[in-house]
Amino acid sequence: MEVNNMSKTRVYELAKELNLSSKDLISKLNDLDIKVKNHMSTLEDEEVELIMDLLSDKTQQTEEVNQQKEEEDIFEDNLEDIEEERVYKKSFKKGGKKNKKNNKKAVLTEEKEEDEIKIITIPEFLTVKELAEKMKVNPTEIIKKLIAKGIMVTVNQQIDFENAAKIAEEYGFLVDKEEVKDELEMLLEETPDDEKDLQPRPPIVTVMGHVDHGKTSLLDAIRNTNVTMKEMGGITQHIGASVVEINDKKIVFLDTPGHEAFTAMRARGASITDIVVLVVAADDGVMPQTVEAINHVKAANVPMIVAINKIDLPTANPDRVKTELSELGLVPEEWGGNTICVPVSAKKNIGIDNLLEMILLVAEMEDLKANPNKPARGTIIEAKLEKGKGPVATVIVQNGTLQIGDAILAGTVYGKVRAMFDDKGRRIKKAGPSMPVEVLGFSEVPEAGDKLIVVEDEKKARELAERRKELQKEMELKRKQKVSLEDLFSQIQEGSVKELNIIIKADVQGSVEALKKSIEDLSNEEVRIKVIHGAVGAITETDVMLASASNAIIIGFNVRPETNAKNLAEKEKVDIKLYRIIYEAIEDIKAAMKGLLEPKYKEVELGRAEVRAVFRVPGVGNVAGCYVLSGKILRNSDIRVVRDGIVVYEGKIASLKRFKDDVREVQQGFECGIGIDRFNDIKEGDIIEAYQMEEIPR
Ligand SMILES: Nc1nc2c(ncn2[C@@H]2O[C@H](COP(=O)(O)OP(=O)(O)OP(=O)(O)O)[C@@H](O)[C@H]2O)c(=O)[nH]1
Repeated sequence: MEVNNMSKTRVYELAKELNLSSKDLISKLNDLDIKVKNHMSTLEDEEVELIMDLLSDKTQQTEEVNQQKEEEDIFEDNLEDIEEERVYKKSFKKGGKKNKKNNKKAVLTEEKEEDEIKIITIPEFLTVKELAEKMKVNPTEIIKKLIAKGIMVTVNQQIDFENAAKIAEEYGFLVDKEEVKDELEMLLEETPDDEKDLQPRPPIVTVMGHVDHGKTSLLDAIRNTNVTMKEMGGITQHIGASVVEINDKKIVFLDTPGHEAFTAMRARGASITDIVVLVVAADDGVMPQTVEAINHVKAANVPMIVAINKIDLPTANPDRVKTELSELGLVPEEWGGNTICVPVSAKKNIGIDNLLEMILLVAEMEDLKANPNKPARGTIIEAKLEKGKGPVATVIVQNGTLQIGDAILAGTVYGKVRAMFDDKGRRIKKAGPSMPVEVLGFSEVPEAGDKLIVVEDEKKARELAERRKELQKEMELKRKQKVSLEDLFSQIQEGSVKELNIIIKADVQGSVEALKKSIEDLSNEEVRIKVIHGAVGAITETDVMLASASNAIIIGFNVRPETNAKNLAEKEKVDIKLYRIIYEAIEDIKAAMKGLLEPKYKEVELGRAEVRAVFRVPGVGNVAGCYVLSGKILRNSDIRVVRDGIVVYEGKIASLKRFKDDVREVQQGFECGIGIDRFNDIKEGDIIEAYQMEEIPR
């Protein structure tokens, strides 16, 4: 899902701009099949443009009708004014200093005087005096207003954007934030290529599938086919990606199979895969990780080809695979759908060429192109420190051509290309679009997922790298929170959330289905709720990565996040909500959509202990011999018992002992005996989580 942060136009605003009543505008919009509820509904930029185009078309037509000419002139002028206004707004957004031209027609100037849209652009910080000048008001008035808000300032002191915006809005201004675009950002923004400069480029392919279905074998078979054909006995050097050639056309395969890597890269904004090959073993069929992979691919909106592998086996049943795929909405082409399925055997080398041809076919349909005649841009897919070589990184060139001697910048690391090697370990001087190359010459080891750009010289590269380091520190401080239930309503209101993506993890499939159905049914005109992935089991790092890449909320039902997943969620600012009752999950989402969710309590984890032995104590029941893994366990804390990521019990501690003594708490690194109130089914390997509910001040 794309989260749209652009400014939104409401129906009544547009109606005002177009000199129409909201009702008229709504009916015109409905004619265009643009569904709007009322005058407060927001419109997409494209929709605004569409209606504007339509109205200006109409204007031209009716212009021919003489008796209406005068009227229409005014209308058209009005549109021109609005267009100017938009250009003006845009130019402001771009940081341009173009002044707004005066309204041409006096008649309109007068008419519009009253409700003219006043726009003001405010930087992150400015002094009261500067704000006053921008609005052409007396600074003391502003100071009074600020004091009323509890902000004591003098005329030469700075206030921040938020406060300045509030004041400006009180004066009836529409506020735009001044975008400070520095050199770095401008460099990062790729100038679009001219169609005539574009040339076809090879597709970049990732192989995914369930464990043991043959991803690695397939990649090996693909590489070997090519090696035997082209350079007998050639040994492929591992650089993270390999290039194969068929019918004189190249295909690039990323060597790390699996959707974890795929989604981790995507969460970092590095979507390099053009096509996914989904491997499904013909003897085993669609398995949980197959489904997971499919959901990851769907969320990324990347075309997919299914390789039905192991067809050499007597137990192979390709039709069953196709049926199972169809049930997931992936109907094979031969059955009238549009999923390409290719039967292969990685082991017996059957169907590999056919698969490669299909990849080329899909690539052709995708019209993959790049401009080889400009400085390179790419993505780091692997990087390490190598003895004798220093930092070494594999880069996939995505546009332009990378050459020896180029000054490069990747994340906070800079350098100069000293040497390059292709996937077969051959020294090369340049690498064009889609090509993977091993690059030597970085100052430090860059991070996988970092974007690489070529800049004018090494000095500039170093400067920019240093500037980035500073920016990164700042960014970390105010890293953007992803969507969360708590602020869902305000995000909907702002128009920044139109589609709420949800990932469901539950203890049993029945709950996944039930939740999915009830949650999706909550969709309304403002937000569409979409469950992008649902599965049984604990919340894993992969789930969090998917949530981060797709701006989704994770809902856990009777399951817990794995420790790593929890840490990652904190880092990635992914909202995880855990429930024990389906109804509560539904009610929470419902309330969140209406802005009625009041987070009254939040859970604070105290500690986690692992059950290492279970003792039967006559008259008492089972007591768990535990080791405190983290934090501490308190005698009076609430606890839950987690088994393989599934919550099996929630309750209280009945007894907490160190050796024979009752204690109030046990710290991390110590052993203890825990008896659980009304729960006897404790097992070795269970995790006891101790927590407290803390009230959140409103
Ligand atoms: N009969 C037969 N066996 C195959 C074929 N492809 C792979 N295998 C076998 O299936 C097993 C798993 O293959 P891998 O290539 O390791 O599968 P993978 O999907 O990469 O597995 P992970 O990396 O563990 O996720 C191995 O024992 C392979 O020899 C095939 O086409 N036919």
